Amino acid sequence: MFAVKIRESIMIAHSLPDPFFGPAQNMHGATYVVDVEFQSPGLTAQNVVLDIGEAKAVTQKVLANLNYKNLDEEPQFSGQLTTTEFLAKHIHDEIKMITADVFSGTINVCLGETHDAWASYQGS
Ligand SMILES: Nc1nc2c(c(=O)[nH]1)N=C([C@H](O)[C@H](O)COP(=O)(O)OP(=O)(O)OP(=O)(O)O)CN2
Repeated sequence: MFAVKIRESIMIAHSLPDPFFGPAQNMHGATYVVDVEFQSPGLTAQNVVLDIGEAKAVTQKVLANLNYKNLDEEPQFSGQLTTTEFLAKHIHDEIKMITADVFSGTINVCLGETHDAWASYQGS
Protein backbone atom coordinates (compact mmCIF):
# COMPACT_ATOMS: atom_id res chain seq x y z
CA MET A 1 0.00 0.00 0.00
CA PHE A 2 1.27 3.46 -0.93
CA ALA A 3 0.41 6.55 1.10
CA VAL A 4 0.75 10.31 1.00
CA LYS A 5 0.31 12.04 4.33
CA ILE A 6 0.00 15.73 5.04
CA ARG A 7 -0.37 17.69 8.27
CA GLU A 8 -2.33 20.82 9.07
CA SER A 9 -3.77 22.29 12.25
CA ILE A 10 -6.96 24.05 13.33
CA MET A 11 -8.24 25.90 16.36
CA ILE A 12 -11.88 25.55 17.33
CA ALA A 13 -14.20 26.21 20.27
CA HIS A 14 -17.05 23.95 21.28
CA SER A 15 -18.87 22.37 24.19
CA LEU A 16 -19.89 18.74 24.64
CA PRO A 17 -23.26 19.00 26.40
CA ASP A 18 -23.56 15.49 27.81
CA PRO A 19 -22.76 14.48 31.42
CA PHE A 20 -20.45 11.80 29.94
CA PHE A 21 -17.93 14.57 29.22
CA GLY A 22 -17.75 16.10 32.71
CA PRO A 23 -16.10 19.53 32.62
CA ALA A 24 -15.94 19.45 28.82
CA GLN A 25 -19.69 20.09 28.87
CA ASN A 26 -18.59 23.70 29.22
CA MET A 27 -17.29 25.80 26.35
CA HIS A 28 -13.61 25.13 25.73
CA GLY A 29 -11.06 25.43 22.97
CA ALA A 30 -9.06 22.82 21.13
CA THR A 31 -6.09 22.97 18.80
CA TYR A 32 -6.02 19.87 16.64
CA VAL A 33 -3.09 18.59 14.66
CA VAL A 34 -4.79 17.16 11.59
CA ASP A 35 -3.05 14.33 9.78
CA VAL A 36 -4.62 13.23 6.51
CA GLU A 37 -3.30 10.10 4.84
CA PHE A 38 -4.27 9.13 1.31
CA GLN A 39 -3.72 5.41 0.80
CA SER A 40 -3.69 3.58 -2.52
CA PRO A 41 -2.61 0.11 -3.66
CA GLY A 42 -1.35 1.61 -6.93
CA LEU A 43 0.14 4.74 -8.41
CA THR A 44 -1.00 7.07 -11.18
CA ALA A 45 0.79 7.34 -14.52
CA GLN A 46 3.01 9.91 -12.82
CA ASN A 47 3.94 7.41 -10.08
CA VAL A 48 2.12 9.27 -7.32
CA VAL A 49 -0.81 8.50 -5.03
CA LEU A 50 -2.00 12.02 -5.72
CA ASP A 51 -0.28 15.36 -5.98
CA ILE A 52 0.88 16.49 -2.54
CA GLY A 53 0.03 20.09 -3.37
CA GLU A 54 -3.52 19.07 -4.22
CA ALA A 55 -3.77 17.03 -1.03
CA LYS A 56 -2.74 20.07 0.98
CA ALA A 57 -5.00 22.46 -0.93
CA VAL A 58 -8.07 20.26 -0.52
CA THR A 59 -7.39 19.68 3.16
CA GLN A 60 -6.85 23.40 3.78
CA LYS A 61 -10.10 24.18 1.99
CA VAL A 62 -12.05 21.76 4.18
CA LEU A 63 -10.38 22.93 7.38
CA ALA A 64 -11.02 26.59 6.57
CA ASN A 65 -14.70 25.90 7.26
CA LEU A 66 -13.81 24.84 10.82
CA ASN A 67 -10.78 26.94 11.74
CA TYR A 68 -11.41 29.65 14.36
CA LYS A 69 -15.08 28.69 14.50
CA ASN A 70 -17.30 28.10 17.49
CA LEU A 71 -18.73 24.77 16.38
CA ASP A 72 -21.73 25.23 18.68
CA GLU A 73 -22.83 28.06 16.38
CA GLU A 74 -22.44 26.12 13.14
CA PRO A 75 -25.86 25.03 11.81
CA GLN A 76 -24.34 21.95 10.16
CA PHE A 77 -23.43 20.59 13.62
CA SER A 78 -26.67 21.46 15.37
CA GLY A 79 -27.62 18.74 17.85
CA GLN A 80 -24.32 16.90 17.36
CA LEU A 81 -21.60 16.19 19.92
CA THR A 82 -18.60 17.49 18.01
CA THR A 83 -16.12 15.02 19.48
CA THR A 84 -12.70 14.46 17.99
CA GLU A 85 -13.96 11.24 16.40
CA PHE A 86 -16.98 13.02 14.91
CA LEU A 87 -14.78 15.78 13.48
CA ALA A 88 -12.34 13.25 12.02
CA LYS A 89 -15.21 11.64 10.08
CA HIS A 90 -16.61 15.00 9.05
CA ILE A 91 -13.23 16.08 7.65
CA HIS A 92 -12.80 12.68 5.98
CA ASP A 93 -16.19 12.86 4.28
CA GLU A 94 -15.59 16.39 2.98
CA ILE A 95 -12.15 15.52 1.59
CA LYS A 96 -13.48 12.28 0.09
CA MET A 97 -16.23 14.19 -1.71
CA ILE A 98 -13.93 16.90 -3.08
CA THR A 99 -11.26 14.45 -4.28
CA ALA A 100 -13.67 11.90 -5.77
CA ASP A 101 -12.60 12.78 -9.32
CA VAL A 102 -8.87 12.38 -8.73
CA PHE A 103 -8.50 9.87 -5.91
CA SER A 104 -10.32 6.58 -5.36
CA GLY A 105 -8.24 5.12 -2.52
CA THR A 106 -8.72 5.15 1.22
CA ILE A 107 -8.44 8.26 3.36
CA ASN A 108 -7.48 8.26 7.02
CA VAL A 109 -8.00 11.42 9.06
CA CYS A 110 -6.33 11.54 12.48
CA LEU A 111 -6.85 14.44 14.88
CA GLY A 112 -4.29 14.94 17.62
CA GLU A 113 -6.14 16.56 20.49
CA THR A 114 -3.21 16.72 22.89
CA HIS A 115 0.39 15.55 22.73
CA ASP A 116 -0.76 12.14 23.97
CA ALA A 117 -4.29 11.61 22.62
CA TRP A 118 -5.60 11.10 19.10
CA ALA A 119 -8.80 10.03 17.39
CA SER A 120 -9.19 9.03 13.78
CA TYR A 121 -11.56 7.89 11.06
CA GLN A 122 -10.66 5.75 8.08
CA GLY A 123 -13.02 5.22 5.19
CA SER A 124 -13.46 1.92 3.42
N1 LIG B 1 -13.28 9.84 22.93
C1 LIG B 1 -13.31 11.16 23.24
N2 LIG B 1 -13.22 11.52 24.52
C2 LIG B 1 -13.23 12.84 24.84
C3 LIG B 1 -13.33 13.82 23.84
C4 LIG B 1 -13.43 13.39 22.49
O1 LIG B 1 -13.53 14.20 21.56
N3 LIG B 1 -13.40 12.06 22.24
N4 LIG B 1 -13.30 15.14 24.17
C5 LIG B 1 -13.16 15.55 25.41
C6 LIG B 1 -13.07 17.01 25.70
O2 LIG B 1 -13.53 17.76 24.61
C7 LIG B 1 -11.67 17.53 26.04
O3 LIG B 1 -10.86 17.39 24.91
C8 LIG B 1 -11.04 16.88 27.18
O4 LIG B 1 -11.82 17.09 28.29
P1 LIG B 1 -11.42 16.53 29.69
O5 LIG B 1 -12.52 16.78 30.62
O6 LIG B 1 -10.09 17.05 30.08
O7 LIG B 1 -11.40 14.95 29.40
P2 LIG B 1 -10.33 13.86 29.70
O8 LIG B 1 -11.02 12.56 29.44
O9 LIG B 1 -9.09 14.11 28.89
O10 LIG B 1 -9.96 14.02 31.20
P3 LIG B 1 -10.78 13.67 32.50
O11 LIG B 1 -9.86 12.85 33.33
O12 LIG B 1 -12.01 12.90 32.08
O13 LIG B 1 -11.12 14.98 33.10
C9 LIG B 1 -13.14 14.61 26.53
N5 LIG B 1 -13.14 13.23 26.11
